[in-house]
Amino acid sequence: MVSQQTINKVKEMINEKEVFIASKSYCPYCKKAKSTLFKDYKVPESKALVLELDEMTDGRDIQDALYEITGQTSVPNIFIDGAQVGGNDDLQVLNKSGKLDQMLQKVVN
Ligand SMILES: N[C@@H](CCC(=O)N[C@@H](CS)C(=O)NCC(=O)O)C(=O)O
Repeated sequence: MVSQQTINKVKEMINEKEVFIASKSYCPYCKKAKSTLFKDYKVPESKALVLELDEMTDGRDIQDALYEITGQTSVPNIFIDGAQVGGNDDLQVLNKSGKLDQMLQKVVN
């Protein structure tokens, strides 16, 4: 069971920058999501916090906290302006509909 302290820490990290991504370095869905945000939309790296959970000693705790916060177990777990977008599937739906462009306007300009 993940501690309330960890949940609070993860909530703070989610709100730290405009974009938050809980990722795993080997995950193809994470790679696609990062490519969409950083290559296609050119989100500045300074405006994003990306955690590669598989490379962090407390990665498991962070993933458990994200489950408590969002109900989502998988990575990527993506947030824009503190609001959960979901996984890569959800990101690509927003991308195709043009909504992602709107959501990222103030982040990239
Ligand atoms: N439909 C999801 C698929 C994500 C997914 O399957 N991610 C894998 C890693 S590649 C995962 O989270 N596996 C469980 C885990 O790593 O704990 C998406 O588009 O984001």
